[in-house]
Amino acid sequence: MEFDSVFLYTALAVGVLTICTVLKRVNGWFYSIKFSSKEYRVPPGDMGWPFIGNMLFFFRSFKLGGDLGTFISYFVTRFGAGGMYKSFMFGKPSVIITTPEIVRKVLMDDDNFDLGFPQYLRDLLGQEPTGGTTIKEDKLIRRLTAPIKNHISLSSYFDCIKKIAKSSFEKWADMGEPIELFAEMRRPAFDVLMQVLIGGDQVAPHLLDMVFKQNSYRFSGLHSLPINFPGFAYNKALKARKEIVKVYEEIINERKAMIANTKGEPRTNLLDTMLDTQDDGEGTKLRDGNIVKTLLWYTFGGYESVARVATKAIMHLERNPEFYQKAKALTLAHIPLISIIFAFIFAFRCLVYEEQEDIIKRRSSPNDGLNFDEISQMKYLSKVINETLRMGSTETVLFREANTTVNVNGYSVPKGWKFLTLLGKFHMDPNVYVKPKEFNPSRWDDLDKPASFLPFGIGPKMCPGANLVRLEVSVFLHYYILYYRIEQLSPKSEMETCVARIKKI
Ligand code: HEM
Repeated sequence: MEFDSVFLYTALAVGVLTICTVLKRVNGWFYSIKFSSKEYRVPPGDMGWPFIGNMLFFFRSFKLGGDLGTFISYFVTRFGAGGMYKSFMFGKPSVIITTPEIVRKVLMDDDNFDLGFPQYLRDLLGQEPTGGTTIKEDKLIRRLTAPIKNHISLSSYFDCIKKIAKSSFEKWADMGEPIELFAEMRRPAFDVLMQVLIGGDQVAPHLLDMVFKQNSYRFSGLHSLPINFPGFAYNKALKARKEIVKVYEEIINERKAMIANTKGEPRTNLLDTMLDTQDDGEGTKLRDGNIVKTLLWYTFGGYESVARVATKAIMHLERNPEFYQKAKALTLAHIPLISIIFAFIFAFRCLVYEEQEDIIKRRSSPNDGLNFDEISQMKYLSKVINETLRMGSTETVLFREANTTVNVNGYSVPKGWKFLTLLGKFHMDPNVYVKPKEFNPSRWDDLDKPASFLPFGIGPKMCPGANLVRLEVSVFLHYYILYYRIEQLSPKSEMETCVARIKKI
């Protein structure tokens, strides 16, 4: 009897193991047979389980290290350091790319690769107009929204950013109550975006409030399972997107009348610029649906990310107290010997505060406020921002999809396969960033734009808001560093859930 049960359990275990082993390989066999023709040569790798591929492993790796280190090193250790690994991710056969040279090649190639977001994400991000977007329309949109990248346009938004940053800190300090820093920071970042995107000051406040509220459901949907069924966050997010579309359509209709009456006048926001040139005179007409789609994309990418970087930069500075607390004591102490010793020990830490003080000292009148040219003098602050971007984008995945059979690095990858770039692989590389998990802005003294530092991507689809982000975050940090401090209620909480009191100093 005893022998029977041992036999039974052993047989069961062997059976389960065999089924698992077969199942684990079945996806790989399926795709090997499907793409066995000589036309293709896919890189080595592991296609994971049927249907879910490597997604469980991918999410587990997120939980473990937050930088996908385990996930990537599995492929590199098992399949060599070639830099391209086949996998099955987000419901599609995919290639994970891990060397900067290959990533750059793929991201710069707009002819052979489309944006490869999974469909459930694409539905959240935008809404394709009937008939889709033609290549010409896409190019026209990029041309019309390009001003957001340039110096002159950015300078025209500067006063608005300053006003919003100053009044936000004043409001939070006056409240005296603890606030959820990241959640609060989202509103001023949203207000800046609205000004740039649609001329927020010309829009009824209740419409802006509506977009802000509905968009927060859109973000919740991003972090939930894509189940489009009433009661689920994803379903609510899709409904929220529809509500935002209605608001934008209303604003577009109102604005069209204004545009018609002010032909030839300079346009100061992206919506007016797009409406002004709906017909480029060379055969390309930008339909309203495409303008709405563009607004939806910008609304998704253009403020929550900024608020996150501003919050994290503040938290990094606070959690490295020697960073500028001592710097402040140092500048106030004015004791030469101590200053010399401290300056030696805390040289890089002093820089962030001193730099801001120096900027004020150089002003011709003490009543002068921050001006646009001073931003380019904030060299150390820009390293703080780089370091925050580096540490904050470790979870970012850039998606592309081959729109034809593509030849990359000696491989021939079939049309429809996704190409995934995991920024964590680059931004946490100890060969480039010594002790990568440490916040150390001074590392940027010796780093001259590493080829693998891509927080905003690269190529034609690179983030158009990159310069705006740097400007906006610099203005916020300028006011914070000089005039405010935070008192954290639970100093060990996650940065994004930190509750703190803002104090004026
Ligand atoms: C810290 C803040 C931000 C980060 C880290 C960030 C990062 C990125 C990244 C990595 C991409 C994808 C590039 C690719 O797929 O190759 C992207 C795309 C995009 N971003 Fe940002 N972004 C930020 C802020 C902004 C802001 C402020 C705006 C708008 C004002 C913006 C608008 C967009 C748009 C419209 C796209 C899509 C571009 C396209 O497909 O052509 N982003 N961003």
